[in-house]
Amino acid sequence: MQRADATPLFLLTGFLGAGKTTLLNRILADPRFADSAVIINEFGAVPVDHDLVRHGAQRVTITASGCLCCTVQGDLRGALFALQEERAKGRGAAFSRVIVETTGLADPAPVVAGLIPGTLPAFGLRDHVVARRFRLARVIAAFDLEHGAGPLENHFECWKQLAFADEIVLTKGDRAAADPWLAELAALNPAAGLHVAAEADFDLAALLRDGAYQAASKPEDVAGWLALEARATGEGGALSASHAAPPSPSLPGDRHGGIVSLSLTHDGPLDRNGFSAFLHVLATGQRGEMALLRAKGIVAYSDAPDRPEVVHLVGQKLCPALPLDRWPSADRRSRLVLIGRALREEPLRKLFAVTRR
Ligand SMILES: Nc1nc2c(ncn2[C@@H]2O[C@H](COP(=O)(O)OP(=O)(O)OP(=O)(O)O)[C@@H](O)[C@H]2O)c(=O)[nH]1
Repeated sequence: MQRADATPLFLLTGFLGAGKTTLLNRILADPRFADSAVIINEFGAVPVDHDLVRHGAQRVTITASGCLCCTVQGDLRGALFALQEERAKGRGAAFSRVIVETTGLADPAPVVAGLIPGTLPAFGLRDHVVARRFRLARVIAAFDLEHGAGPLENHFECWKQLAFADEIVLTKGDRAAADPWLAELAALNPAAGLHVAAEADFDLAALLRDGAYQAASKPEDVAGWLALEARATGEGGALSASHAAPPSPSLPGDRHGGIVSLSLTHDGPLDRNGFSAFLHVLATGQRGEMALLRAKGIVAYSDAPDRPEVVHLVGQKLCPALPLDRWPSADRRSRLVLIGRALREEPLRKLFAVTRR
């Protein structure tokens, strides 16, 4: 039985590069939401997302463990339990809400199912404590106005993320108009609130209103997807638990259609021109089966080894690099995570090697 004072949990989802971390940083920079604990789902052999979140009194990172939707029984409940344990012992900063950022490929169904009481069973004391102490309040989905058409046409996860949402935040309104999308998103999920992040009246408080997630108000498919998760778990976890602990940074093919991640690292700085050429090849050199969906990383160049830059590729579009005035953590490796289909590891590693100095 859930406690009346259960801590509200906000699930922040949205397709690869849609602007989840940017939105999260905006939330955490707002003093009204400083008392937030954050769980970031990261996959890939090297941590990157962790260093891209720049504020927050408290933070928990799930690293290198695969996508949240594939490991929800373990990782999310485990992370929430750890938060609760720390709180019970009076350790760490106090928090009155939890924000969970999923990967861009996360299927929201198992994640939501794992957080709604009575949908997936508790598998022990840990799950029981989590179910009593945390309450799924709202699902917030970021939708990229600039690149939205591709994900919507090609990736079912994108549809599902939007269908489960209570609030849809239309991002990159400074680069593309929202109007052409409003009717389509309203048809997809009529009950969701639509917010354009670039507009002056956009208020984060509207996203983070307390509440209790109501699957019944969502498009009819949502109930079916949740029922499927419950059935699969009851039948031995065929969907959720079959790849509960992915042994490699590759995402499980059955949920993610063969999309994999590839991590590239170098202990020292890179050659600026060489790396720029490498990014150009990534953005333009998609051949045959290979399709790069996302790249992100932190790299330093030999002409400024102490001032790294954050680099992003969304689809085939290179975003402006964000210079940092120092390394965000003790990890000073130049590192890049690539996410895509049929990534050709050996040629990519060889090409990356050319960027080293
Ligand atoms: N121009 C513009 N760029 C944005 C906006 N929101 C995000 N971006 C850029 O889009 C890129 C991806 O943004 P992120 O916030 O990292 O996206 P994400 O959804 O967390 O990406 P994943 O790592 O795939 O989960 C970055 O270069 C951001 O600076 C926006 O509103 N306007």
